[in-house]
Amino acid sequence: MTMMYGDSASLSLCRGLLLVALAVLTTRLSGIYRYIRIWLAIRRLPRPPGATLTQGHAAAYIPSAKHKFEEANSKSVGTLYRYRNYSDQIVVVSDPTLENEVFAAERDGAIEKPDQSSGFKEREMNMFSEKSGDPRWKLVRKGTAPAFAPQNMRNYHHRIVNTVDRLISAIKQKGSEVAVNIADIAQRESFDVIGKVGFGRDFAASKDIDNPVNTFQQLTDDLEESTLRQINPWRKYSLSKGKRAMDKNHEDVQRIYTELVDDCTKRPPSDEDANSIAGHLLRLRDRDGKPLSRARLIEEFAVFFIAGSETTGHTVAWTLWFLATNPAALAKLEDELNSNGLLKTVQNPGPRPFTHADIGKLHWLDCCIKEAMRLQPVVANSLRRLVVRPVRLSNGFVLPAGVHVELAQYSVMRNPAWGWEAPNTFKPERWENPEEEYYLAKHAPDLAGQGSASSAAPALQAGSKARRMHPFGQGIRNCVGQQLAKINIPTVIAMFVREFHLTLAPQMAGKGIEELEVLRATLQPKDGIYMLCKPRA
Ligand code: HEM
Repeated sequence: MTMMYGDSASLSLCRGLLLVALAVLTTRLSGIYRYIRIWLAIRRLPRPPGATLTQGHAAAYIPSAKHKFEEANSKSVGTLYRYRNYSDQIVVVSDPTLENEVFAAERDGAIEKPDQSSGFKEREMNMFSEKSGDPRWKLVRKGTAPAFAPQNMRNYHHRIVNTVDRLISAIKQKGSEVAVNIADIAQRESFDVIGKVGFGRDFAASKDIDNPVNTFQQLTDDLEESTLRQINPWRKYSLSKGKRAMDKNHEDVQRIYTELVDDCTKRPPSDEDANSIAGHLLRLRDRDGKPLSRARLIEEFAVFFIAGSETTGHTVAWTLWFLATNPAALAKLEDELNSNGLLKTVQNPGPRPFTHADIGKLHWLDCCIKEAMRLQPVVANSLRRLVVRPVRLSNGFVLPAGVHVELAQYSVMRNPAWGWEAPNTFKPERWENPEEEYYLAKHAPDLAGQGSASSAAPALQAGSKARRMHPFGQGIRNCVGQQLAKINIPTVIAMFVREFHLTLAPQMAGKGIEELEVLRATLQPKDGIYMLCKPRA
């Protein structure tokens, strides 16, 4: 009897193990089948050298300079090429016409956001990570867009001015002989602006500019760690001290967001803040009348905070660096401010306050910011997408379902193939011509010999225009917060230049942009940008 029980128990165990083994095998086989199917479809595309069996091309580039790897490939390998990151097969698109078609296919649902793990414990999705087909993405996108409406931006503009004024006072207190890290200053400003304009809260990062313990630094480190884990999926298992510190930082960051959400829920935004990002997020209701869950709110708060501050702050820093290293452009900006009564001079020691209406008047400033965003787009990491239905491009190539696509905007905005004159030179005057935004498509659609299984991306005809300048992305997933960035960036720069003679500090002498930059979650200054800020009058 005992033997019989033993036999049947072993038999059940064997059956169980067999079933598990079969399940694992089936998953593996379907993964292998998908890998081969995609490889067969894209194998004719050129690819860069340097791949290894296990890591693919992840071994061939430094993550902190990946934009340069892509830029070099787009010139030497092709403007449509493939590469492999571990087991991900990726097609890189750096032709504005084809990019345009991919964005159009995204609108039609053939291209989606990929599943991107944060690299930390799995958590809720947010507006940035959610698929466009998901009703919650539509709910949040549509529901928060009014927070960035022009009228609303006008109403909140004085909060930006107040933040910059506070920062200027803090810089003046340091004295004109002390080198100021304007990259750090700019981050503090944009962080406080998101706090004040988006959530009705003042984190006062721009008040105590010497305080090294900054909430924004913790958020930035957390984002960077998440990016590193997306590139290297094994990193989350590391036992290194640095990685453990980042796990701890992540817990702290989650606590900060959780406290902010709970605080905003307990003390709902005042009437004045009803149209803030938080105001809109808290009022959202789905079709069943349900509000966003607490976990979802935490994710949404986090994405707005980080997407809004990182990007804007680094754009300000790069623009100021370009101005300080291009005296003629800076002098022209000073003239523009002066002719609008906005520059502090001996003759005009108390210029009128900077207002929202001034933004539209400062055309040269706009050209300088655009040019800085072309050369140093903070979102320099290619935009990643997943093809869910085959997409036929107008050059005849079919993107197969399952392949990842990367839209390499850094490469597009610097490649002479797309008609940029002196693409690596800071030339704000190019933006005097509004047509500079576009590339005139040369090739007509060539659909010959393509299978009927694919759906054609709405193709551009030869002679039609494709956007080649898109630092805020394109299509349905473009930057929802760009209007805030477009009023914040010119306000900080105009107010700084009106107040200070800005010159590079001696320790910056001779350093070129490639020495200064690092690609983390965004393209940012590596060790700061130091300037001497001498009050004008
Ligand atoms: C210089 C400033 C900024 C730049 C260059 C920038 C750039 C971008 C880009 C390129 C995308 C598209 C990413 C993709 O297609 O995968 C994006 C999306 C997004 N941005 Fe910005 N951004 C800036 C400022 C802001 C601000 C101020 C906010 C909010 C306060 C914001 C919030 C977002 C959000 C929530 C998304 C996701 C939109 C969606 O997927 O529907 N950004 N941004």
